[in-house]
Amino acid sequence: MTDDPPPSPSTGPSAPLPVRAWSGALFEEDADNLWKLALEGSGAGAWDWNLVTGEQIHSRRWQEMLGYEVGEIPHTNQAFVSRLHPDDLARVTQTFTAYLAGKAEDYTADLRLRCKDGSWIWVHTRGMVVNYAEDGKPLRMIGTHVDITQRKLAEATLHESEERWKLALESAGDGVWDWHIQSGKEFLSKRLIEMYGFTEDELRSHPDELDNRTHPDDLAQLAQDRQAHFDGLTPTYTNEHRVRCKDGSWKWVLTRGMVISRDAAGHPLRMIGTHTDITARKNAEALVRQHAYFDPLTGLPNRRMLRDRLEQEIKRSRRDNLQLAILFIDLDHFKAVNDTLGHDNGDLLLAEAAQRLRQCVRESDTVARMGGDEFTILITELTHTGGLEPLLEKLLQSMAQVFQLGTEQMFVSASIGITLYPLDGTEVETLYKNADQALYVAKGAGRNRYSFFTPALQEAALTRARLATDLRFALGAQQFHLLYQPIVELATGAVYKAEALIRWQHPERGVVSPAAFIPIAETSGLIVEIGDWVFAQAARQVQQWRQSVHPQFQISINSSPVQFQHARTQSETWVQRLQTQGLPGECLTVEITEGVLLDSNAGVTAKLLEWRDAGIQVALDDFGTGYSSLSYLQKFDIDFIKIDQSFVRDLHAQSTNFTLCKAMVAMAHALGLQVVAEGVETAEQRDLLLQAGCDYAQGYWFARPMPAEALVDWVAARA
Ligand SMILES: Nc1nc2c(ncn2[C@@H]2O[C@@H]3COP(=O)(O)O[C@H]4[C@@H](O)[C@H](n5cnc6c(=O)[nH]c(N)nc65)O[C@@H]4COP(=O)(O)O[C@H]3[C@H]2O)c(=O)[nH]1
Repeated sequence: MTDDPPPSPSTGPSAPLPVRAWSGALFEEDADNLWKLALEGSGAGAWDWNLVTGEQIHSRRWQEMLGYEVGEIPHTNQAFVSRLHPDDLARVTQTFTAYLAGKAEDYTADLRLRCKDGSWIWVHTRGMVVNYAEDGKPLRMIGTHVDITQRKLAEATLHESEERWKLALESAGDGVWDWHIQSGKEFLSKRLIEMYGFTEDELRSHPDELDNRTHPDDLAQLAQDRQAHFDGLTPTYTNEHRVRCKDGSWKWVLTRGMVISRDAAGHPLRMIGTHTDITARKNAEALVRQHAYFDPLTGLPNRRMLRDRLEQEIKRSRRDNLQLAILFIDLDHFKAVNDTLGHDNGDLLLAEAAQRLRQCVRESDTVARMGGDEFTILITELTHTGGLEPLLEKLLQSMAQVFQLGTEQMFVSASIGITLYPLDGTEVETLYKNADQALYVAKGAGRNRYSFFTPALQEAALTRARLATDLRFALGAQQFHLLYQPIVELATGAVYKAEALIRWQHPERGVVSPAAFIPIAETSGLIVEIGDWVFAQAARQVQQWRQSVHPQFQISINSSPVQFQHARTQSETWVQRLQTQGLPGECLTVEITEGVLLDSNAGVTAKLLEWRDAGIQVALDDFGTGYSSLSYLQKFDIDFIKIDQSFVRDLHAQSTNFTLCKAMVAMAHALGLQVVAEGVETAEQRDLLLQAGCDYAQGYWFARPMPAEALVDWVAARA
């Protein structure tokens, strides 16, 4: 490389090659060294260097590469060194020295040489020592020069364009990675490194740096997506995953990449891609998902999420031959909590109830809130359904515990309807319907209990469905009529009140009891029309009886809570209709149930006030069976309470029922209300009620409900 004798190699290539000592002959003249000619013929430039004297012969091609005529360049190593680009000198010297020192197998270097016209060409030189002295000192080196200017230019252009697009990607906020798959190197751009809170010197150029920081839950999908692209199944590689930042937090990134070179066998060699920070989007998505799939009040899955889970569980249970239980749960009398303690306390109770339900079941089971006070539990992986009872008992007990709501204490209970997959059904809709029917039965049976779906329930539900269809035509077909049960004034035996009770003369089924069809009419909304019809009939009847039986005759009509919710049930209409008929409000009593008051809203209160102003009286039916709150009696203008039949049935002088009846009467009288007892079937019951101070009574002992014509005679016969 220099004019000084080159340093002795500490270890030279072990076996001397069979080449003569330096000949000093020009390539084209050296007939003994045919290889020189061969090299020249290959299109590469060649050199032959005497390491002892520094003489160096350059082939014709070598000289022409630099734009010289043959013979213009002196045959010295110095002629080469003086044309070497100053920026390459140190590197080439180092490579050469390393070779001679035995640290490299061969001497190769890319270097720039100055041409005759002052321009630079890139040359790839490769050489080797071909002759050593006895003491191992290198004597002669030969080598080639290949013009690689075009390749270098292309590389520079590529590098430049790579730099340009990397820069462009980075300026768009993305981090860039460049993975040289076979060498196992991955270059990470500054922006990418900083994206995760690191500085450039903190991350190595290795794929592990990112892979090791990828969230374990995301690794499998990432590997799958990457492999799909490697295998040519996808035109680009995209994947969303989480990467752990330096501070331990997780960042969601969208990575997009592409293999940009493959080997002859199609194996990927290099892949380039980006990381886009999508944490904000993912957080927004999570928030939306939370709202779409979870109930904000309790944090439980909502109806939609439950459906998804149930569909998944059905598939899994079908595959693994397992059973599922679906529990529909309703809180009993929850409305009363909202009404008496306010909605904030109602919310507290729901949240607490949700927590209690969750605590009763396994982690793998789903507790969902369907809305209001309705919850659903999905019990999975049931091996035998017989084992459900302890859980059901636990749920009921847990719900029946006192709820501490701030300073207030509240008791509610729960009703549960259960259906089983696949025993009762295999479709979501069927299972929901079954659980609903079972819940209906549990509630109907007195609440605070559970009920399993049975085919009989299905049968009953079918009958209900058929009745619902028939009911639509019943009014138009004049299939309804009213019976009247006299209400007797206990102290005097006088009769100037009667309760109107509806009957449905079904063309095939005969007389259908109101207990069977009123709930159906309520569900379908038909109760509103039916209620109006009852009102009209009763109003016409009372008008007659005020003339023929008693001038103060009064008829009680039953009303359903649904009539109060319905916009068409305008109190003015009834009041106005009475006025049109010239009837005072006092001729009617409307019997309401506690449910109306429990669900009360401004509309209910307004209607009750309207009736009071018009003189229509209000009786609270089935008193003693429900919530029986004194506050209701005070809050709303109630005229009568009707003691439920269940208290009258076992009425004896020593019975608790007698004590209760006396208490109810005393309480009602204290509030200025009158009392009607229902279901009086014996003289003893009548006497005890009289003794208790009860004002009125009705029941089979006096008379069964009867047609209007019969009532006139019945009253006349008593007189
Ligand atoms: N065991 C026994 N039962 C007696 C005795 N005295 C009367 N009853 C029955 O007890 C029920 C009293 O009516 P309710 O409690 O208002 O209960 C009524 C009421 O809630 C509802 N209902 C009847 N008519 C109408 C109506 O026009 N509209 C609405 N919304 N509901 C009605 O259907 C329920 C059942 O009516 P009904 O079958 O007519 O049954 C009536 C009546 O026939 C007795 O001494 N012993």
